[in-house]
Amino acid sequence: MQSRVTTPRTLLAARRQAFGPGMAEPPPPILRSWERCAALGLDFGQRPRVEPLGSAEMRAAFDRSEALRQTCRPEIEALHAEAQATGSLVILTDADGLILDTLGSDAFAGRAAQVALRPGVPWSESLTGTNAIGTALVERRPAEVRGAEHYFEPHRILSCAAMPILGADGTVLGVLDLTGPAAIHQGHALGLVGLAVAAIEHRLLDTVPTGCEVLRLHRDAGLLGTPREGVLVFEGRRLVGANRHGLALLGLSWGDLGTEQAGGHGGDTAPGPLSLRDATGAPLYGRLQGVPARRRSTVETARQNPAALIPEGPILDPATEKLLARAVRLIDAGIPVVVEGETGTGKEVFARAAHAACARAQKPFVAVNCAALPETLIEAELFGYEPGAFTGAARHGAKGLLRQAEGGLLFLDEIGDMPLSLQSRLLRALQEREVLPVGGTRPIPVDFALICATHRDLSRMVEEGAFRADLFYRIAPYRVRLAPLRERPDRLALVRGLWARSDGPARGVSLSPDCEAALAEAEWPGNLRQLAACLKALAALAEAGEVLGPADLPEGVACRPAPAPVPRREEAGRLDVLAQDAMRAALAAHGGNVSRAARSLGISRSTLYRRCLTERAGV
Ligand SMILES: Nc1ncnc2c1ncn2[C@@H]1O[C@H](COP(=O)(O)OP(=O)(O)OP(=O)(O)O)[C@@H](O)[C@H]1O
Repeated sequence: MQSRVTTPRTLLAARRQAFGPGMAEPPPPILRSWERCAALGLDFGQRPRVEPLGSAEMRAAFDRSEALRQTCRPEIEALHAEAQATGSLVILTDADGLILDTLGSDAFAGRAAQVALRPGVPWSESLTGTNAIGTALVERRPAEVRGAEHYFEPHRILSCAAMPILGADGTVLGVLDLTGPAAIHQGHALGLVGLAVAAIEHRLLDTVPTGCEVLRLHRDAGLLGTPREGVLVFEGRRLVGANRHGLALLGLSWGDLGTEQAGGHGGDTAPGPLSLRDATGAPLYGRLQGVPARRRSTVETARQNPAALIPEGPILDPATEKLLARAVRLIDAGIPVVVEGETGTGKEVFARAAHAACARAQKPFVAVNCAALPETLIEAELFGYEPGAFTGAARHGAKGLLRQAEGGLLFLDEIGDMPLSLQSRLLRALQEREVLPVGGTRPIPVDFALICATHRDLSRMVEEGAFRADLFYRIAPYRVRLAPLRERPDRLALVRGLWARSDGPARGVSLSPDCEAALAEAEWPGNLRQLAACLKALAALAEAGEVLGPADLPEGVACRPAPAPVPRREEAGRLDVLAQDAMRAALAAHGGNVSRAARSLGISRSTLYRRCLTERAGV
């Protein structure tokens, strides 16, 4: 083939001739791509020679990519609305750029098909020239290719934004792309695709191989648990998986996978538990998840291990034990239970304990987080769907979570977040004890016990019309309230109990009594989850045999001022001893942070140093 391209300059000149001299010089990634295409001898004036796959090959490619398609479905559905509004298409390809699915504007799909932008056609750079999908694959990074930046002339009608989807080991699994007409400026396309890919990659790290631990990190504690958190997977001390945010936060690259990293997070920054710092030295918040990592955001079936969250069983005070025993009797009698409490108070742990103790213990425990399912998908996820019920549906249909819980216990977490439109369907399913899959005509009988959980005040929601009264009365004949940590009188016992379950004791690491007290007194807005995660991290980051004191506690743990210790009898009344005790207590309560302790006492840092720290150092 005679190439009409020798260098990117030739192509730019040709494009300027066609589109006017005002055409700006393309950004470096496009020039690099043009260079590669030219080196391959592709002729930019011709139609690219791409052959769509035959139906058997296509079926095989679909089967190979079924897991990827399922994983990406929620984000593709969510982008679908955007694609329709902007007259564009959401495109998923496999790791070779073969288009698997397109979803979006029918009108644009027709135009796109004229340039072979449709399922079954490979859009790799070597075949199809510069284009966002192929170029993102070659560069392993997000790519945007607009209009005349495409290598082949016919593609100039397109404006594309694409990002590779990376697995936990850094391998490319596929590409997500948003493509629209070049004439319409798709300003947010790459941003939207980036958010969707971050969510997909984050979800891929929900399921962690047995024997691994997961460290979740962010500079902002409030963003832990979101797709923007950094995730690092360790097998012992070896880093075996990550997402891009996790690597970026610690200044690592995919090449660091397989190397030992523990103790090296953030380089050799200040030692001490949770003194995690990012590559720039900024402090990081983190939480360490045990083995296997828990899948919080969507659905979890714990058929083999009903007590998966707490392998040793939950720590329950006598009052909660009684509540649990009552809940089990109700469940065995076919009566639903609602568990209320702030985040992290152990609602799911309670539900799992109830399942483990009830007559259905050998049958599935299916947990559904109603708040984490996109509204567009929740109906199909819960009730299942028939084959071909909607665009993007799995070929064989889906059973739905209600039916997956058959014989066992369905745990509907964050039931207060269930859209009103679905509440009536759920009520019907509970009353009739049968479900009608989306697109189906024949109801299917179901049998499961039900526990719902919420951090909201359901009765107030009913008064305000935000929750259906009839569903409320159906699901909440018995309500259990789990107290937040700050209200629990057994905080110290909880600290000890949770510490005993960490790796600390096995490695000879212990907590000093002051440290235990500071932990019990600290504020834990994330309740037991936050306390348990903090203890695990303390244990993981301490040296073997270390005794941890209040100064080893993370800065992020905001402490309530600990009550000043009662002065010894012979010293009572001596004002300076009382003052020193108060200073020590404040220091302990603020994890050794002098500025904060001084501020809480209303004295200067220098006074605190002089009166307390110099004495501590033996000066
Ligand atoms: N009784 C308990 N014993 C030991 N650990 C507990 C207990 N309750 C909670 N935890 C710890 O707290 C974590 C969070 O518990 P759980 O997921 O049940 O909270 P939740 O109230 O359902 O939270 P959310 O409202 O955010 O879903 C558990 O993974 C466990 O580490």
